[in-house]
Parts: sequence; C-alpha cells; structure tokens
Amino acid sequence: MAPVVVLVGAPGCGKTTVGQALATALGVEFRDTDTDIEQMAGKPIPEIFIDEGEAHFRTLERAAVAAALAATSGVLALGGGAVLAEETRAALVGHRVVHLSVELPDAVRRVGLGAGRPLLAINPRATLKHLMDQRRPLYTEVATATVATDGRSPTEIVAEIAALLPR
Ligand SMILES: Nc1ncnc2c1ncn2[C@@H]1O[C@H](COP(=O)(O)OP(=O)(O)O)[C@@H](O)[C@H]1O
Ligand SMILES: O=C(O)C1=C[C@@H](OP(=O)(O)O)[C@@H](O)[C@H](O)C1
Ligand SMILES: [Mg+2]
Repeated sequence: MAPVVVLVGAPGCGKTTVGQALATALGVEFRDTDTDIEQMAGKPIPEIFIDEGEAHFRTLERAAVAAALAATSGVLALGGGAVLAEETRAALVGHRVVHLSVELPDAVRRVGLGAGRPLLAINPRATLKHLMDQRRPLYTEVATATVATDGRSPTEIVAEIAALLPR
C-alpha cells in the first residue's frame, strides 16, 4: 500500500488544509503524521516539545512517517520538519511527493498567531525564514512535483494536485 500523494512543505504552506480537502475530493482517507504523533504520545505537539523536547518529537515523527507510508493509500500530510531526517527522505523515494511551496509573506500570514507550532512561538517571522532557508533544498530533493500556493485558494491548489494524479 502507498499513499496516492504525500504533501511536504514549510509550516503554513497548507499541507493539513489542502491535504484534507484533496482527500475529500478524491474520496480517500486523509492522514496527517502530526495527528498520529499526538495519538502515539497521548498529548498535543506543544506538550511533547515542553515535556520531552524536539529530539524526542523527531524520533516519534520518524516512526510516524514510516508507519503512515506503509499503512495508507490515501492522502498523507507530513509535518514541516519531517524531511530533516535522512531516514525519512530515503523512505520517500519512489512515492509521489508534492511540495507545496510558499514564500515568507504568505507563510507568516497563515501561521499568524495560531497556536500549536512550538518552534514558531517566539519571533515567528525570523524563525520561519531560517527554517525555510534551511529546508528548501530538502523539500526540492524529495519532491516529484512542486505546486505554488502563494495568493491561491485551497480549492485551486487541490485542483492542481488532482490533475497530477493518475485517474
Ligand atoms: N492557500 C491558502 N490560502 C490561505 N490560507 C491558507 C491556505 N492554505 C492554508 N491556509 C491557512 O493557513 C493556516 C495553516 O495551514 P495548514 O494547513 O495548517 O498548514 P501546514 O499544515 O502546512 O502547516 C490555516 O489557518 C489554514 O486555514
Ligand atoms: O516545521 C516543523 O518543524 C514543525 C511543523 C509542524 O507541522 P506543520 O508543518 O503542519 O505546521 C509540526 O510537525 C511541529 O510543530 C514541527
Ligand atoms: Mg500541518
């Protein structure tokens, strides 16, 4: 079993929102590794960062991605930092992986004051810029296609991804 598509990209690019809408449009399961991690840990992501730290979160994330890749034939959204793990980048080889690209202004606006992203709790604009600069090459490395999201609605983005999929 393999996901019909895996979504990667920076926080705020819309993996969770677009992924859910795409799965609904296709009539398939939607899976988000952040949700799987919260279920595994029995607590929300910010609490995992506070109680056990980022390294522990990344360990759970590597396991969650490996499990989800093997267990879903639907749409799979990863967390924005999942591609930091070499093991995860290797596991993505052979899958259809769409990079939802976003530039800093839209990413900052979308992430806004939203809670639930502990890495962006302080100085979100500078932190996002740093994360995006660091990760852009990794998103490009794992992606089989890139879909730009700046200034576009989730509906438009869903249609563009759907057009990339086999019918
Ligand atoms: N194309 C878009 N245009 C405007 N807002 C968006 C778009 N995609 C997502 N959003 C909004 O941005 C926020 C972050 O989206 P989310 O799907 O959680 O991103 P990710 O999972 O990639 O971090 C949410 O409030 C969502 O409603
Ligand atoms: O960029 C990151 O390192 C993270 C992104 C989050 O997911 P989204 O990209 O869905 O916001 C979540 O996995 C966690 O807060 C860490
Ligand atoms: Mg998400």
